[in-house]
This record gives sequence, structure tokens and C-alpha cells, in this order.
Amino acid sequence: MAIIEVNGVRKTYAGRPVVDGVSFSVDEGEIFGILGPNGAGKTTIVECVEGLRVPDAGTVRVAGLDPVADHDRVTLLLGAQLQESELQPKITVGEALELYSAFYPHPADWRPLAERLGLHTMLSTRFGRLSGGQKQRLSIAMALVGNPRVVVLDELTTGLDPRARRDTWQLIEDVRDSGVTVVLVTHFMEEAQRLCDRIAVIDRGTLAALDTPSGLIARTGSSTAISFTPSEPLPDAELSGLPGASSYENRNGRISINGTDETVNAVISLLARLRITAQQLRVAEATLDDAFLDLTEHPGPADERGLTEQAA
Ligand SMILES: Nc1ncnc2c1ncn2[C@@H]1O[C@H](COP(=O)(O)OP(=O)(O)OP(=O)(O)O)[C@@H](O)[C@H]1O
Repeated sequence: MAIIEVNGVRKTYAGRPVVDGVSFSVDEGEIFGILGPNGAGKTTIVECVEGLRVPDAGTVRVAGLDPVADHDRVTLLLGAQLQESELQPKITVGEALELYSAFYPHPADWRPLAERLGLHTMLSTRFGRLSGGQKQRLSIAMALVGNPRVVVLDELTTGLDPRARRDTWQLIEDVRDSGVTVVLVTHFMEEAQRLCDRIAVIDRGTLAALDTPSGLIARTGSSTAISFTPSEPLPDAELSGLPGASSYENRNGRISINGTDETVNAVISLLARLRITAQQLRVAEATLDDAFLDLTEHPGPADERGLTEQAA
């Protein structure tokens, strides 16, 4: 069942559409990613969902409510962790949670929430003294303290070190497992690939694609890159006939083939049949990076793509 419905939303600044007819819906209980290049319109879209901006056209519904007309009711069921949220530097973690929970008629008990988020040891620490990761955890706690049905997290892990980022991913999964729907705006492909059930790719204010991470990856022309140096030259006729292969090249004796899983198996069979050994055989799967570059405005050179190498 959809908890968020965005239908034909359009937002224009100084005559320039920054969101241009975007539609999607978010199902209750999923982690829904919103991915796109800088300035694509992601924050504008989520702020329309939160009722912080008013669309020029189209409709938004959160649990059937209009986030602008029914702002007070939507605020009770939607928790928002805003990009770069700041608090008074002197307020302590405990005071901030106490204060925010007082805004809601049925708040979560903030003490176990603080414990779940690893904040219980710093309840008397002032906001100004928290590290970036601790501030992020506090901002998640504040987004959850009202017991929301949906939480919107915008650029949650920007600026965090790899360990803090992974801890935060675990937190997001825990939040979803507790029954809260999560909308996650992110620049990090690995984050989106690991966490999201579905992803809306936004490009220049429009919806470029909406699919599962593996569905987006499958849209890339070739999902697997194979490379190796054969112990003896391979006949061109054999390479050109490989099933599933979209291209191949021979550069100074090193063979590179773009293809599919079927191509990998065919290469292995071919090498066995010709009794040729392959040195430095590498098989790299396409990642969400490849899909993102294919789907958005500025594709980068193929050799900059984020292929994850796997030993064959
Ligand atoms: N209040 C505003 N007035 C004028 N232009 C705005 C305003 N808010 C956003 N924009 C412009 O709208 C476009 C989309 O901005 P938005 O913040 O939604 O993008 P984004 O995808 O979230 O970007 P980023 O990933 O960099 O955060 C940008 O070109 C931005 O400069």
C-alpha cells in the first residue's frame, strides 16, 4: 500500500522548472531511495513531500493527506532529518530530545531511542561538542522521536567516515525493521545499492528511472566485464561469436570483453576447449554507478566507472 503519492509535481524558480512533472509512490515499509546528480531537484521533491515547499502543479499525498493543507497532521506522521540541520550549540543531547518529544502528542520514549542510536552515553554533551557522526545520529533520533510512520533522511551520511557510515546504514535497516517507511536521499551508490528496496533516479527535474537496484543495474548495456591475458593468441572468430558479448577488444594481448554471465561461462568453456590458460582473469560486475551514469545527464568515461572486481 502506498504511503506517499507524488503525482505530476512541478516546481519552478524564476521561470526555470527545477522539478518537472515527477510522479512516484512509496510503499509502506520500504526503504525508498532518491538518487540524482547535484541540483537534480531531489531536495525540492522531498521538501514538497514534507510540506515545506508548495508545488506549482501536481499533487502530493502522505497517508492520503495534503502536506501543505494538512501540515499539522502530516508533521505527526512524517519525521524529517533535514540536510545540515543545526541546533543551539549549548543545548545538550538529552535536552534536545526532551524538547523535540514535547512537540508530539504521542512521542516515542526518547531514552530507549537514544540508547538504540548509541546516544545514551552523551545525554549531557552539548550539541556544539558532538562529532559529525554523533550529530547525524541525533538528527535521526529527532526525526524518530515523534513516532512517525515515515521518515525522510536527506544526505544522511555525507561527511561521515566509512565506519560511521556503515553504523548508520545498520541504524536505517533497524528503523525499517521497526515498521517505519524510510525515504532516503543520497549521493552514495553503495548506500543506495545496499539499503534501498527501490530507487527513483532524478535527473534535471524529471524521473529518469524507478526500479530496484538490481533492475537499474540490469538496464546497463552490459552487466559484466571480463578481462584476461591468454597464454596463446585467441582467434578473432571465436571471440566475436561469444554469446551475450556486446563488445571485445585485444590490447597488446590482453582481451577485454563486455557481456553477461552467459559470456563468462562461454569464455571459460572456450579456454578449456582450446587448452589455453588465462592469466589475471578478472570478472567485474556492473554496479549502480554504471546505471547512474547511463541514466543521468553527464556520463563519465567508461574507465571511471565503479566496477567491483571479483576474482574469477
Ligand atoms: N529557493 C530556491 N530558489 C531558487 N532556486 C532554487 C531554490 N531551491 C532550489 N533551487 C534550485 O533548484 C535546483 C534543484 O535544487 P535541489 O536542492 O532540489 O537539488 P538536489 O538534487 O537536492 O541537489 P543536491 O544534490 O546538490 O543537494 C538547483 O538548481 C537549485 O539551485
